[in-house]
Amino acid sequence: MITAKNLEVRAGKKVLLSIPHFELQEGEVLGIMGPNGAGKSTFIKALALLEKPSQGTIFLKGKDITNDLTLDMRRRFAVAMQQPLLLDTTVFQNVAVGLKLRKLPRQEVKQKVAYWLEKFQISSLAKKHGANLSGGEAQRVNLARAMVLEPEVLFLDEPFSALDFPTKVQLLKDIKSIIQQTNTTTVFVSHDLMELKFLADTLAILMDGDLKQTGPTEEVLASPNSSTSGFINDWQSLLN
Ligand SMILES: Nc1ncnc2c1ncn2[C@@H]1O[C@H](COP(=O)(O)OP(=O)(O)OP(=O)(O)O)[C@@H](O)[C@H]1O
Repeated sequence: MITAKNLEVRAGKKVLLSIPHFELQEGEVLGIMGPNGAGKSTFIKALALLEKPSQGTIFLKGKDITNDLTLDMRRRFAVAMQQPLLLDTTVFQNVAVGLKLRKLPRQEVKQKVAYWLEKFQISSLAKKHGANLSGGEAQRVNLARAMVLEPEVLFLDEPFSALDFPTKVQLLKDIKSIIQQTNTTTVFVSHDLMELKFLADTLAILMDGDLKQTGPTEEVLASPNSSTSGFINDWQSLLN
């Protein structure tokens, strides 16, 4: 689905990201884990075309999209961050806004929004104001707003990290089932190995701006390499 070659992102002289090769398969759910400041958010922003790389090429289904900053291209991706940043309006309007910008007929907007509110079990909140939601409700609205656009790739940057445990567990189960049902290719950044084990088919360990190990989640966790073993074993020691 996405291939990146010699991807480099700099801020001035500082290299934030330097990834020689990256591939994401269609339908894959990739988890990205790594220490603070490793470049995870920078990587997601570069792949989602929200941050222009200083070097390298990004391909979507074989087509070079590195410099394609058109709305049409950006609309093929959806990004949900840790902080939902909802608009100052109702839940319904928050989920509808992207469809309205795409000038979909009113009836279609209504149907699609109703469908996704139902999927995320927030239909009863439709008329509630975005500012009056709990953290878990707001994140459900955020995810519904992303999924209503039927993205080809969904990027999730720590969407569950601010939620309490029961809220997180329920939302993880719901998003997993939605991703599976829709076969949505997903890149998911998290600091939480439990979340990653539950959601991600494949795991990439990003450290110092580079992918140090990538593979099926259970394999990476069972056989960390010399670069990742310290980081992974620290995590495993807490869970075992
Ligand atoms: N615009 C910028 N200018 C300069 N440095 C930046 C910029 N954006 C990010 N950085 C630096 O780049 C590095 C990677 O940041 P990034 O936010 O991608 O890391 P991260 O792995 O997502 O971190 P965290 O786990 O803390 O969210 C950090 O050292 C950060 O301070």
